[in-house]
Amino acid sequence: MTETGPDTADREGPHRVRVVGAALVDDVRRPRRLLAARRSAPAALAGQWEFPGGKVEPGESGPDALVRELDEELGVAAVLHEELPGPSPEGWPLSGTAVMRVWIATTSDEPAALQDHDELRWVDLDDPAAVTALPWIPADLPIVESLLERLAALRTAR
Ligand SMILES: Nc1nc2c([nH]c(=O)n2[C@H]2C[C@H](O)[C@@H](COP(=O)(O)OP(=O)(O)OP(=O)(O)O)O2)c(=O)[nH]1
Repeated sequence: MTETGPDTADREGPHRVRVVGAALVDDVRRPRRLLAARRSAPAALAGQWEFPGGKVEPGESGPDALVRELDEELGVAAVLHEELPGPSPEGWPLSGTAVMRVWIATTSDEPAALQDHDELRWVDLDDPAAVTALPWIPADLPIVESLLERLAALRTAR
């Protein structure tokens, strides 16, 4: 494949893989805990922590994809609140060719590690250093930092 071939266009053009992730919190008005999920697969990502979610399917909106993924992966009916704005309208760059949009979300159901994860952990937002110290997928770290700031603002806003 040459540099101007279709593979390059797929990487750089509008065909980037669209991923959606949820910052599930216990209470959107006064968030105290955030759900982190540890990946069980593929091998390259196993053991790393992430926001539950996944790829947007063709013809699907980001919010619809996220609600579907949270049902499949965690068995919860989620409510999406505000989006955590990324550096571009497509969201946050991930490694390789993917870009992720992230929404702050809540659920009244109890999440279970049904698919893709081997551990779920409600991390305490009173200890942000412990949250960032988790071995997140490296691309998620700027997202976690921004999220912690936004959640701290929500806690003091009302
Ligand atoms: N869900 C999720 N994926 C992330 C995060 N950070 C990050 O780099 N990724 C990457 C990992 C994967 O390469 C990709 C998401 O793919 P996925 O495997 O979760 O998607 P999916 O559930 O739709 O799975 P599949 O149908 O492709 O098997 O984005 C994150 O915080 N959450």
